[in-house]
Amino acid sequence: MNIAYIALGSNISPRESFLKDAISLLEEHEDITVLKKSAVYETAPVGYTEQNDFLNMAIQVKTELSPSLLLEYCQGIEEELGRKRVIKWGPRTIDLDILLYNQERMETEQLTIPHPHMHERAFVMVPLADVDAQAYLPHLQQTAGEVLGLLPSEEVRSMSKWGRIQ
Ligand SMILES: Nc1ncnc2c1ncn2[C@@H]1O[C@H](COP(=O)(O)OP(=O)(O)OP(=O)(O)O)[C@@H](O)[C@H]1O
Ligand SMILES: Nc1nc2c(c(=O)[nH]1)N=C(CO)CN2
Repeated sequence: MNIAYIALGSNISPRESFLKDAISLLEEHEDITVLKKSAVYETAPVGYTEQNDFLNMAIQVKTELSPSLLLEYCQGIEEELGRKRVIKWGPRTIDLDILLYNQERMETEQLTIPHPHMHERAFVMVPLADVDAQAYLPHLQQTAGEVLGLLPSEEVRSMSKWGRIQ
């Protein structure tokens, strides 16, 4: 049994449905169980800023899939939900990023775990700490709660709680 954390983001309408549908598709896989879901947050776009606000959340899953099979399944969901890669960091129906997989560290051409940018992004760290403040980032030797505490407070305060997905 493996524990992984996945970040979800959407900024193309209907954002909430894309999050819901992605979670349903994850739950459909017999080797994935969604254990916990964070609240959903509305967040200003980071990076490429000329785009709509995102809904972001994070989930904790239990899985029998390897990291690469989990990534493949997540990419299949992105495809099924109509994600088009047009602009780097641009608008998307759904984005699924694997943040953590057990305490493992790996780097291949397709997959870096822990996710290389996670600790810099309030839109990732706030939902992750909500799901599990004790989640451990092995590359930083800190918990999600500790890493969140190091992010600029204006950025963290700008995240507004939008609701929950049942
Ligand atoms: N931990 C990871 N989770 C998801 N994808 C990853 C991860 N590590 C590497 N990748 C690779 O990143 C590639 C680009 O992913 P994607 O298009 O979702 O990037 P992005 O969401 O626009 O940017 P970012 O990676 O900065 O969040 C994917 O094809 C995948 O192979
Ligand atoms: N607020 C917010 N900004 C982003 C997001 C995201 O999910 N939320 N994803 C990006 C590329 O992964 C780039 N910028």
